[in-house]
Amino acid sequence: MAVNQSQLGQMFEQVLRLSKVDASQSVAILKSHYSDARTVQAATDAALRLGAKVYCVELPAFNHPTAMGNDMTAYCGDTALTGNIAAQRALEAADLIVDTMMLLHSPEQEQILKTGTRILLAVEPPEVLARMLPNEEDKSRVLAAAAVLEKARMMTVKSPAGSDFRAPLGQYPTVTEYGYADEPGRWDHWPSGFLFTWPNEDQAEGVLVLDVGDILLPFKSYARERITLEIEKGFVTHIHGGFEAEYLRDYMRYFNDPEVYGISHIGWGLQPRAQWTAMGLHDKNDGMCMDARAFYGNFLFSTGPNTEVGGKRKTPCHMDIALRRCDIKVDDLLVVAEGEVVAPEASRAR
Ligand SMILES: O=c1ccc(O)c[nH]1
Ligand SMILES: [Fe+2]
Repeated sequence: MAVNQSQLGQMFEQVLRLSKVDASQSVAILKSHYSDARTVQAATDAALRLGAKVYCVELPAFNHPTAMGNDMTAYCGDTALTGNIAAQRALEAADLIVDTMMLLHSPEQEQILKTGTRILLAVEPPEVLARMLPNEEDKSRVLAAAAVLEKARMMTVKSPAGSDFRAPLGQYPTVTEYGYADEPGRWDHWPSGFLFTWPNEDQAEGVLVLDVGDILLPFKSYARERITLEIEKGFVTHIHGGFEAEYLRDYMRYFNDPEVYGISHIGWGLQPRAQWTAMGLHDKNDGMCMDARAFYGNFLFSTGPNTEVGGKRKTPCHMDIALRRCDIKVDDLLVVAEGEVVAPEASRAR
């Protein structure tokens, strides 16, 4: 379905209002040639209607010669902003940046946030934005789960397919995504609705089995056969299976960087308006498929960079992998049981 420009503008007005945009604020619209012009226009109009001082920062697109595909999460770390100090200063001057070109997983994003500037990423198609328009209930549910995760010292994941994974926690913070950037220095992503942290360096271990139907990003594929990952001392050491395991092995080996095998963010989905099925209805170039990252009750784990929390792994290869039907325990609390959110009660949506 198509979203008309007026509706997209009204949605941006709701999300920017939730992001505390008003006449006291300056809003920078960050864009490149590949930004969705409808999104740029809607964000600009909405910020103006809210009385903010609005300006645009347009950056020439950045392409690394080894990057493959158009998914903006496929090559992380270096961006169009890398090394462009003048543009970074212009962005740091804003109270809020609406990012329509994707700075995520870049050191520059962290530097900008440290100045107190807020960032809202919005690169999904308008139809996806509309289906997961954020609200304050999303925030309270995600924060309820975060209150448990930020105190935890261990995350364990088991599944009928054979996953048996343990991640000692505490070295890194918990990150929440609820769809709007309402606190100084906060980054958020519309659409979202999930939370995560990172395992203590070199301590995650066990086995993660991708079962049929589990999702691999940025491939934007549903696994059609099982893929087994062995994890030792925080790194994937073996990838077993058939063709799809071979494809994953080949893709990761291509980057010729041992750090691509490091376990990155781990967490679970809390967005009931995100659907496991949605990816099958979109082209691979339709955004980054936040449905897969946010669908209610998933176990989302990832590999590669951990710079956004001060980690030392700045590697370009970032896999986001969403598993269904897992049991996720945070210390002794079962938060997800076979893919259904069971605790804390305040995080449940149904
Ligand atoms: O919203 C996002 C998107 C991608 C990612 O890796 C994390 N969070
Ligand atoms: Fe990720």
